[in-house]
Amino acid sequence: MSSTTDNTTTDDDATDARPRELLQAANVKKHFPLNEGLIDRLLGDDRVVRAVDGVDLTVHAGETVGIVGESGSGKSTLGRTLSRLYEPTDGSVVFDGQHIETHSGRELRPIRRRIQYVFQDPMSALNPRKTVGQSVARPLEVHDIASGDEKWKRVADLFEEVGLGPSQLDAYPHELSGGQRQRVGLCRALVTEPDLVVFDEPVSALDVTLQAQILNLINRLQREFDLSYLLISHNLNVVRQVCDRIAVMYAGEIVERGATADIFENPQHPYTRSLLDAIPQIDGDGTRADRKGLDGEPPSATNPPSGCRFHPRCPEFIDGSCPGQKPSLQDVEGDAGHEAACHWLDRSEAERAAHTPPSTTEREVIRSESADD
Ligand SMILES: Nc1ncnc2c1ncn2[C@@H]1O[C@H](COP(=O)(O)OP(=O)(O)OP(=O)(O)O)[C@@H](O)[C@H]1O
Repeated sequence: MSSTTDNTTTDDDATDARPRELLQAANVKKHFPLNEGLIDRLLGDDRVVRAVDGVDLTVHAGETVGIVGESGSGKSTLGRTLSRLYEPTDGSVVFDGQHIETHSGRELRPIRRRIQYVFQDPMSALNPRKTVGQSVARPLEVHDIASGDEKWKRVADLFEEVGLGPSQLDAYPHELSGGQRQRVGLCRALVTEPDLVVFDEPVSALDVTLQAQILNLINRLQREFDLSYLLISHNLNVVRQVCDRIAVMYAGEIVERGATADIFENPQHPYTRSLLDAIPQIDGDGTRADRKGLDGEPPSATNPPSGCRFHPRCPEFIDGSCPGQKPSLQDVEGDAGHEAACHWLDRSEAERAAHTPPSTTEREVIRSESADD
């Protein structure tokens, strides 16, 4: 976690001490055609998968922002769109003061160097027929950064930095363990001296001991190389360890965001609370305690529920407003920079106390009605 970042800094809080905004996304959407076949197009099937559907997000210089949410909530698509591996369908992406949402070809080259994406499976970014040293060195040639001895010196220094030995420069990806490959993935991302690194589930394929080692390494590298991070994970324990701020995604939208401590200690959105309730806990006797997960399945990304997209699964469902109106992100009183999109934020204490949450059967009915829409 960045030692220089003020966790309480908000997007609206303009002070001189405020860190520089490195990346700003406004109303970013990424929709995929549901069917790309010629016949579907001829039949006029123009339905889309709303993978990311109107996201605003800022990453300040030196901070780590976490994106969490269930599988299919749009985390990876958001990360790829903000790093311009995907072109957004709509919205703006400003990187270091420059609009990059419509950049292509030559214009994107310097951006590719400055924003790096680390995939969950580092093998996917490594050529199985090249040694890992060659794969890490390649971006130095592509971006005309270094060649010859200088190139190999940079690669060897980075290997040492992440705890890999010189002999591993000549190894092929399949000869390395999962942890070593993830370290090579880090070298490949850092070799171009980027400003922003997007990590997509960086440790989910590793066992718990290795996870801790890689997360410590990621933290140390951030301080040493003055990096900003966007970290995508479905594992809240991981984001808690490394992130300054967290954005919670549900069905392509951000439903809550704030400083890490505020999200964990004062969650406002029922979805966030359900995610936190589902974190596996270790009991006093060392056994794993079963936690309550979320009811129901994530909604269709093609035809998301009306109003609040979480309403069919929400334990706090309020008839009328939840399916009827989309809640917008609003400030959570008392927590700087903490926002949530939930109709409950508009309700008084008395209304909250008088509310009877829907029963399990009623929630099943709400879900089936929403699926029929
Ligand atoms: N290239 C694509 N074409 C069509 N649909 C896609 C594509 N990529 C993602 N999607 C869909 O977009 C939605 C969001 O997917 P995404 O992978 O971004 O979610 P995620 O939160 O990262 O999930 P996971 O944790 O499982 O990776 C899903 O419904 C997914 O099926």
